[in-house]
Amino acid sequence: MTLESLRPDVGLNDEDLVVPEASESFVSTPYVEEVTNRALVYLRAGYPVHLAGPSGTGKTTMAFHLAALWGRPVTLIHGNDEFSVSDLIGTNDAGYRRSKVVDNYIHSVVRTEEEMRQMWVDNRLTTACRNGDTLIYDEFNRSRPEANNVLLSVMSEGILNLPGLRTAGEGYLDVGGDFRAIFTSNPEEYAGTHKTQDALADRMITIRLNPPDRDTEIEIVKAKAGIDELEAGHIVDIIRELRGSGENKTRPTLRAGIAIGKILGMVDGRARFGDRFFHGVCYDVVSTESAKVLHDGQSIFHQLVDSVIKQVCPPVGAQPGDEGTRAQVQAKVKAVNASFATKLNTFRS
Ligand SMILES: Nc1ncnc2c1ncn2[C@@H]1O[C@H](COP(=O)(O)OP(=O)(O)OP(=O)(O)O)[C@@H](O)[C@H]1O
Repeated sequence: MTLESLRPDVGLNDEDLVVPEASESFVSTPYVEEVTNRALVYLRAGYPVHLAGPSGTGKTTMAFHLAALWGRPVTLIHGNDEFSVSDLIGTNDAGYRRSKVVDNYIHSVVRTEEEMRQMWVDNRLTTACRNGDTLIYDEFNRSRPEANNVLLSVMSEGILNLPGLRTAGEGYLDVGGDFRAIFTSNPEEYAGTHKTQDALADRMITIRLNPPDRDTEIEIVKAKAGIDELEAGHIVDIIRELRGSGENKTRPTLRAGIAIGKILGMVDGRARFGDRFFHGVCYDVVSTESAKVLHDGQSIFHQLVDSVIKQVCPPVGAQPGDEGTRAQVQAKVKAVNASFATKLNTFRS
C-alpha cells in the first residue's frame, strides 16, 4: 500500500485554498512513517484520528503532516475553555443585515423601506464541514465538553446540526465527503483542560504518542537546530537521561533538545563536559522546580545535570574522535577551570 493510494482524489485547482506542505526541517524516520501510515489508513477508512500524548511529543507537527499528505485544505481550531457551540459552528447574533429602498419615482413623493435582518455567520467547523476540508482541532480538550458535543453527529452521522439556522429552514448540514478531523490532546495536562466525554472519544481512533525513539529525536534536533549529528546525539542523550530521572518521565521534552541545539549552534559551541557555558545552558533550558532544592548550597538538580553531562559528553577541548584521550583532556580542563572542577568534585565524591 502506498501513501499515494491512501489520499483522496482531491483535484483541487482553486488557488485560494490553503493546503499545508511539509517544511524542509520536517523529519521523517521509520517511527514517523509508521505512525503516519497507520493514521492515513484510519482517515481513509473515514475515522477521525486523535493524536494523544504528553507535551512536546510532536502531536501538532504530526497532525499538520497528516493533513498535508491528505491533501485537502485545512481548517485549524485551537481548543479554548471559553468556546461555546456558536464559536465552532457560527451564530445568528453576529450582526444585522440592513437594506434600504428609496423610491422617488414620483419626484414629489419619497417612499422609504428599511429592513433589518439577523445575519448568520458560519464559524470554522461549519465551513470545514460544508467544504469537505480537513479539520485540525488542536488541544481539543481545552474546550468544554458541552461545546464539543456538536461534533458527535458530525462524526457518526455525517450531519452538522445548525440550530441557529432553523428560522431560515436549514437546520442541519450534510458533511462533505472528504471532510476528515484530526484531533490532538494532552491527557496528562491538568491545567486548563477538561475530561473528554466517552461518546466523543469512542468516535475517534486514538494514537498514543510518546517521546520518539533516540534516532528520531537526534534527527529532529539536527534538522531544527542545524547542528551536526554528533553534537545532536550528545544533547539528545542528556535529555533522554534526564527524562528518565524525574517524576515526570516525559520532561524535558523534544523542545529542550532543540533549544539547547539552537543556542549551541548560534555561538558555534560544543556539548562538552566542563564547558561552563554549555552546563549553564542545560541548567536553564531543562530547569525544573527541583532546581531550587539545595544540598550544601548547590542545586541538586544542577548536580544531576552535571553528572549526566559527564556521563554522556566528551570533556571540554575534545574534538570529534578524541574520546581516547579523555583522561588527558580532563586533566587540562581541571587546570584551566580549577574552581569549577572543584565544585564538580564536591558532589561526585
Ligand atoms: N517529525 C518532526 N520533524 C521535525 N520537527 C519535529 C517533528 N516532530 C516534532 N518536531 C518538533 O518538536 C517540537 C514539539 O513538537 P509539537 O509542537 O508538534 O509537539 P506537541 O506534542 O504538539 O506539543 P504540545 O502538546 O506542547 O503542543 C516542535 O518544535 C516541532 O517542530
